[in-house]
Amino acid sequence: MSTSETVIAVSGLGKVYQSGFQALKSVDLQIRRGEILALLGPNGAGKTTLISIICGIVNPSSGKVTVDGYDITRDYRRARSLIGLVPQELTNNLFDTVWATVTLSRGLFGKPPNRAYLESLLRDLSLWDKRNEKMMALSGGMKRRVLIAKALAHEPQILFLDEPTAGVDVELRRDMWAMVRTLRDKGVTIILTTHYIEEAEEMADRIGVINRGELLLVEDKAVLMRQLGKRQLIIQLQQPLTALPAAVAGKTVELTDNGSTLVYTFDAQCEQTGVGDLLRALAREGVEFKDVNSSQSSLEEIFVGLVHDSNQQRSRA
Ligand SMILES: Nc1ncnc2c1ncn2[C@@H]1O[C@H](COP(=O)(O)OP(=O)(O)OP(=O)(O)O)[C@@H](O)[C@H]1O
Repeated sequence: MSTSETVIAVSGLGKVYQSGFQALKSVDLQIRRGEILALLGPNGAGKTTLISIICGIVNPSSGKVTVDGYDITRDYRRARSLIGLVPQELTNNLFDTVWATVTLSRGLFGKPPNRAYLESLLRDLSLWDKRNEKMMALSGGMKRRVLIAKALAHEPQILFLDEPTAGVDVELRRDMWAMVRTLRDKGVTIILTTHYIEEAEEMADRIGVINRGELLLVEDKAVLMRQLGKRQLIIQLQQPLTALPAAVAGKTVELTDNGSTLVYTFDAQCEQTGVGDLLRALAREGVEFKDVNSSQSSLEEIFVGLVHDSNQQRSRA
């Protein structure tokens, strides 16, 4: 399967809510078939608005979205039938049983009944034993599992997960990620929003960062980390220093740990990292090392840096 084929095309998408609040500003985004795309952003960035528009729950104010070629406004039914959405909030009828909830959901999308498929779905989500329980009798975690089953009941090609692991326990979180991987292996395209950067780092093929209604970037996870990641050289000293040695003045070196560690931050992309020069300069000054390690900045640091920069640019404008 080609991973570069676009399955969802978003162009110039804008949203102004009735209150006059502009939640999205001309977003362009191409989602590739079969990928896991993580949308990261702080609270109120516009992540839910973006996915709600693609899923046909919120009307766009401007721009265009197609899902597998179908326009989400003109060909609403066809576009929507390709999508499963696991929303942030519980939306089930509490008086229905688990089984009724999933069969109804499948039927709503015009799919013929398929007991075997729904049974395997409920088994995968550890819900089979609960199939005859009413929704109101389930724990919060179980209700979440039902939301996932409901989203998958019509065998969608694309699955949206809106903050799927916010407030869920470790077990459900693990199950959820296992399920996401299995679905990806079956060719399902997965878009998830999250505040948990570690999750994006672990799961996603590509990462989009949204801030204040703008998509700041979409990039392959590995490329993002390589391009924006700073590396650090951590030098533990034999003897603590009271001040930075003159030979390293003007370099991006800091003295930490009560003077017992020097940290040199450099651009991992650069051909000339300056590591050799730095170590030679220190040696010339008679500074002895106990240990030297290097580390790569985490996605979290990259993300915080990006959002910080974009907020600063805005306040200057
Ligand atoms: N129906 C609405 N009417 C007016 N403003 C809204 C409406 N829904 C969302 N907003 C505003 O739009 C902005 C984006 O909200 P959205 O829910 O898309 O953000 P988010 O990135 O998903 O945030 P979170 O991570 O907190 O879920 C917020 O400032 C929110 O208050």
